[in-house]
Parts: sequence; C-alpha cells; structure tokens
Amino acid sequence: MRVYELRNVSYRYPTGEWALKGINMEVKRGETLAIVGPNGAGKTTLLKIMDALIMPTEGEVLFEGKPIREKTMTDREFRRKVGFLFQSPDVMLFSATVLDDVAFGPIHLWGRREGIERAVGALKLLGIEHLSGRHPYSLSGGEKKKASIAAVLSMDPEVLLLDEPTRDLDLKNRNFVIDMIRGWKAEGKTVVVVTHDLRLIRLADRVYVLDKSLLFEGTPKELFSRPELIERANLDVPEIVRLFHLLEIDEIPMSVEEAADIIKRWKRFNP
Ligand SMILES: Nc1ncnc2c1ncn2[C@@H]1O[C@H](COP(=O)(O)OP(=O)(O)OP(=O)(O)O)[C@@H](O)[C@H]1O
Repeated sequence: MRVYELRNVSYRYPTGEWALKGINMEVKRGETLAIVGPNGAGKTTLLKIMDALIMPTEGEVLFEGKPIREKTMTDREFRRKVGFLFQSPDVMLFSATVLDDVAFGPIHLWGRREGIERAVGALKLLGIEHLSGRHPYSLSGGEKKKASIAAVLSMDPEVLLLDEPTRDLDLKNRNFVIDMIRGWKAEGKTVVVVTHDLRLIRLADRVYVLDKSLLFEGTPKELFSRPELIERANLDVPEIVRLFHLLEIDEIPMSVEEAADIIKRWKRFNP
C-alpha cells in the first residue's frame, strides 16, 4: 500500500520562486526512500509538503489514500503517524530544557505521565539523558541534533521524514543514526530521507534525484552507474565506484565487500 502519492505537485514561495515543478512520486509502506539533489533543489520543501506544513501551489498529495488538506496540519492522527526531523535542530528546540522539548509532543498526545516516560526513554536511547535539564541553546551542534532526534523518536511515528539526519554529527554519532535508521527499516517503518550521505543512500530501497523536478527514480546501484546524475545531484562519487567506472566494469559495487566479491568472481572466470 502507498503511504504517499504526489500528483503533479508544484510549489512556489511567496517570493515568486518555484521550488518544485510537476512532481509525481510515491512512497510505499515500509520502504526506505532517499531523496538527493543539489542545494536549493527543493528537497526540504518537498518534505514540508509531505508533513502537511505547507500546501502545494499546484497538484495534490495523498496520505494513505486521502488528500492532505490545510486541516491535516493539526490532525492528531496524522501528527501521531508522521515524524519530521528538521535539518536545523534550532527549529525543533524551543523550550527551557531538553526534557521539556522532547516531552512536548508525547505529552500532547498521551498526557503528562506517559509523555515524560516516553521522552526519558528516547533520551536514554540516544545516550543524552544527562542533558535533560540543560537549556537546548547551550548544547553543541551534535547534541542539539541528537535532542531533536529524541523528540521525533519519543513520538514513535510510523513514517519518518528525515532532513539530513547525519549532518553535524561526528563519525560515531553518524554511525549511530545510520544504525537507528537500519533498525527502523527492519521494524517496517517507512523512512523518507533527504541526504548527501552516501552510506544513507546505500541503505535506501529507492532513490529519487530532485532538482526542482524529478530527474531519476531507481535503486542506489542504478544511480551510481550514472555518473552524469551523480554530478547533477552534487554527490561525492565513492572511490570504489570511481575505480569500477575507470576499469569499465559494468557491475557497480555499493561497498568494499561487494567490490571484493565482484573481483573474486571475475578472477574465477579469468584465472
Ligand atoms: N521560505 C522561503 N521563502 C522563499 N524561498 C525559499 C524559502 N525556502 C526555500 N526557498 C527557496 O526555494 C528553493 C528550494 O529550497 P529548499 O530548502 O527546499 O532546497 P533544498 O534542496 O532543501 O536545499 P539544501 O540542500 O540547500 O538544504 C531554494 O531556491 C530556496 O532559496
């Protein structure tokens, strides 16, 4: 079943700038979908439309088969199902303490006691329980990011819209977030992730390349066998992929391990 269906969606900001043009796309239940594209391509705008924060100028968005309307923005059921991690944690953190911030959504939905319980659980899971009493603005960039992830996590949404979830994080925390997304995927949650992070792209079942309009839809492997698209999306080409392009090997590996398998197979047939 489709979680989202976008029909001919365009969006123009009040400044007159068209951020999106004629987008037709779908998100299937349980899939991990990556959206990639250069700066200013409309990726964040697209996520905001999927989160019902803004309405398309043209076209229509269906969520679970029903059209998203202005009133969807404040619909409890929709808010419970869909979690949005903003690119900038500052947008999500506005209370006096980290705990208040993380508990805000769950208290609204489940009441004070359960809300706090869920918030503390999410802070523990992210290993930032010790920051509970701190003012969000006193946190480091990475800590803020983790606090905003905890705020999304505490709502236990079925659908996660993630805008650059690994940006601003060091290697250890990046790995943590990637493992977390892997876990959500295994649990059957639907994940839509805007990213430039190759490791996240590899995790996706499908990728869309966006530059105001959609340029490509396919698997990560198909994307990486199209150098012109990688350039258009302003993505780093993984070294291992570059090597396979240079050797004119058609099969493109998505990891060093996969590259080793391809080479071993090749050696077996060309001893
Ligand atoms: N509030 C706004 N008012 C006017 N124009 C905006 C607004 N927000 C974004 N835009 C413009 O719309 C276009 C798409 O912006 P958007 O943030 O969706 O791109 P993006 O792909 O997420 O970019 P990035 O990778 O830099 O985050 C850009 O040209 C941007 O300048």
